[in-house]
Amino acid sequence: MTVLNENAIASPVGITLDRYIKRKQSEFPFASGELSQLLRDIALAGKIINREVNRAGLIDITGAFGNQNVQGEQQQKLDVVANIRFIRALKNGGEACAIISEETDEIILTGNEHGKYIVAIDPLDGSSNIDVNVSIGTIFSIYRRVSPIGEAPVMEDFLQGGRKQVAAGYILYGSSTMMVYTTGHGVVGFTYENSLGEFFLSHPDLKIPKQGSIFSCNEGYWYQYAECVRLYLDQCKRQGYSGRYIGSLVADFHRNLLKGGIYLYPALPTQPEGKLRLLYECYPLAFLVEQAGGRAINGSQAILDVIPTSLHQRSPLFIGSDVMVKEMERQYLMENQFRHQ
Ligand SMILES: O=P(O)(O)OC[C@H]1O[C@](O)(COP(=O)(O)O)[C@@H](O)[C@@H]1O
Ligand SMILES: [Mg+2]
Ligand SMILES: [Mg+2]
Repeated sequence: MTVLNENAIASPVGITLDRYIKRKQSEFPFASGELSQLLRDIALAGKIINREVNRAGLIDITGAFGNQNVQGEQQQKLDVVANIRFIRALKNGGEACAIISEETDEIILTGNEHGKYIVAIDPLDGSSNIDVNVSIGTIFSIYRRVSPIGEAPVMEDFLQGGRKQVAAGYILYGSSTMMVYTTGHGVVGFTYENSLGEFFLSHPDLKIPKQGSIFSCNEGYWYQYAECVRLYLDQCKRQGYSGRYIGSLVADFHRNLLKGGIYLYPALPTQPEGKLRLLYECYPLAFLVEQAGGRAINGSQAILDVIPTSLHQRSPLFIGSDVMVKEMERQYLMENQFRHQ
């Protein structure tokens, strides 16, 4: 008699993102179902962008778009496509009343004035890796609006500060596509099953190791780094740590989240405020890392405590394993304390 070995049947285990969100809805802030729906809309946008990323080389959406974004950076065609896809999904979804995006100067009004949520997105992170088939991602951050429902959203809706985020996460288009998010109750990760078109729970409770042995930064800037950053990196090297830098923040962050490590993008003389954007790169990843037991600072201050003053504000970022970030912080404070004496 043939015995059917259930383990030999290749099928995704676990539960779908949809079902998971439904089960957890009572834990969500305000728990009325709208945030659940918004997360599902974001997952849908992620599936669509995943499809575009996968076939980009076949349908002529690789390469430069020819415009600069608000940051003065060259937009890639796929940046523009991802931006359009994301905004469209959120407009159709109805839960977000306004969006800010790396690719658009001004606040984007969705027309859903009764929507209770505000979304900040980096539709495609890691632009320099788009054309070379290396992991890229989408980063998102969600707030509950402070302006009255039914009226036009205002700037203050976006400048609430990192601690006011109600959810944040990313979608990584890597060797597999994953959605990782937090609603303030730990961090969960879902892996996309292409043939079924569903995200399945694969990482139910992500915790970053307290200590790691990976440092991730662009060492091409070595001679521009502040002394404390060079001292810290020297220390990492003397301890035999590995240098790993993909050049896509989402992918570098994801690896360090799973394995332990530190990601550094300090201020440079050429970029005195740092390169990364506070609202849609630093805040969401800082929320995730704190929920996973790690730490994120701008040098002297927790990223989530930095007070925002403008939509596309930049910030230095040191993020990852608690012990590593604290050591970097110690060196930073020592250098800056002496400078002020
Ligand atoms: O090329 P650099 O200076 O090392 O910068 C890399 C960093 O810039 C970014 O690409 C910025 O993001 P965008 O691609 O969304 O502009 C990060 O993903 C990455 O960590
Ligand atoms: Mg980015
Ligand atoms: Mg981007």
